Amino acid sequence: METFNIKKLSKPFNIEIDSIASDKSISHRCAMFSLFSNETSYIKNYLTAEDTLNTLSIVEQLGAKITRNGSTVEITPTDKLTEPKDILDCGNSGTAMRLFCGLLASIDGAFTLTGDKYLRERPMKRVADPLRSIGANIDGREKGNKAPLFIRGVKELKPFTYHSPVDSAQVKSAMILAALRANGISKYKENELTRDHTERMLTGMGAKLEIDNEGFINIHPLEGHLKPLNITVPTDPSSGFFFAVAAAITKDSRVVIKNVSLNPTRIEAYQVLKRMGAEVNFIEKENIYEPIGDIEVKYKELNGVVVEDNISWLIDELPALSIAMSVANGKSLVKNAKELRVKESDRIEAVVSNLKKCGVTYTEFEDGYEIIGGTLNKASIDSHGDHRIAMSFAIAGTLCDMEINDVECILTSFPNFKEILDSLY
Ligand SMILES: O=C(O)C1=C[C@@H](OP(=O)(O)O)[C@@H](O)[C@H](O)C1
Ligand SMILES: C=C(OP(=O)(O)O)C(=O)O
Repeated sequence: METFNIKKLSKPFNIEIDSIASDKSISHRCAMFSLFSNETSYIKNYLTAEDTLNTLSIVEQLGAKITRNGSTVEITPTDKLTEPKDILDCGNSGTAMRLFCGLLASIDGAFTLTGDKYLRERPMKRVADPLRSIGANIDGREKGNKAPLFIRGVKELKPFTYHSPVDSAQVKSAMILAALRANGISKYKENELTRDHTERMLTGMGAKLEIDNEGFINIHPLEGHLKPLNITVPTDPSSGFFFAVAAAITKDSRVVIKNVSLNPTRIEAYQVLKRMGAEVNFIEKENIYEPIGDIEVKYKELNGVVVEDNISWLIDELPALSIAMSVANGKSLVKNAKELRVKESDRIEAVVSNLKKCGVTYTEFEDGYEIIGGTLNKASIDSHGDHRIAMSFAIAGTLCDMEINDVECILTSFPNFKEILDSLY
């Protein structure tokens, strides 16, 4: 198990970063959605991290021809997806497993989806149940709730009207992918909008998706193929956020995160940092499926904050925000974030147990935590095998030294994280 020994920063930093990891959500979708075309898709800045490379391998196992040169990827689909000769390994990625369930449910063949020990403990019922109700053939451990999952593709899925009890872009995307091959118009609704890359990208490729006046997304089945993708994947705002927090907690520091997605469903954590008192500026430069530009974050003394709305817009950034909350003036509260318990780790438990080691005062709730701001002390951190926990506490180390154990998980989303962190010194 690899360990990072992070040292306290001895001086402020002022840095523009253009090498932060590419967007993970968009990269997964590029690989998968290219299968809906009959022409080659061209993708620049594909995220070359474990999660998204696994997705690319699965797409290859399904018969697509992949040419990769670093982060430039060309994907040429076959006429008909082929039944793979082996299991499909999603590694650590919930996004891959859940979206592939929807994509494969109506493909002729047998498919086994599995993953690492963390993914095999995450709930899959949320996609398996609604997919089964429209005719999909999906089973797995614990009555079909846990991977390995076994799918036997059916000829036709029924169109559906589904109001999801869980606000999840992965569930929404799985159902949209299934609906593209149903035999009529399907309708999907969520209580609060979750990240909408799937809707934006598929619409851009020519799929017919529209929102009706009751808030249902109406998904029309495909009539033939979609246009191929020609896309440069923007920087991942969730990966950039670690350095936003670093700047916000380090006196006199500034960071600019370049060419990042400014999709409103992805930048809510930056808005929270702004509400806490940091100076945050969004500079929109272009719009390719979604707004893209730079985010500048400058240190200012931080104050406590309540985070209880738009939770799905900042769910992945809550561990990093907990570091900012720990050094802010006064109390901070995170509520309505029960979903944190079913991520790569139980992120509520992982955050508070590590904050406890750092001497931070907190109260744990089923759906969040309260943190009393003060100082962070050096500790030996357990990443729980979760990339976001490892990187969040590595950022805390810039204030007080920190030992972070079991850091290999960082490779799932942000392979050059440590290199960029080292460049702040
Ligand atoms: O669709 C996606 O790309 C993602 C959706 C979110 O998960 P949920 O759908 O479980 O909320 C998020 O936490 C995950 O990192 C990526
Ligand atoms: C939750 C995450 O990803 P996934 O659900 O795809 O494993 C994440 O990257 O924080």
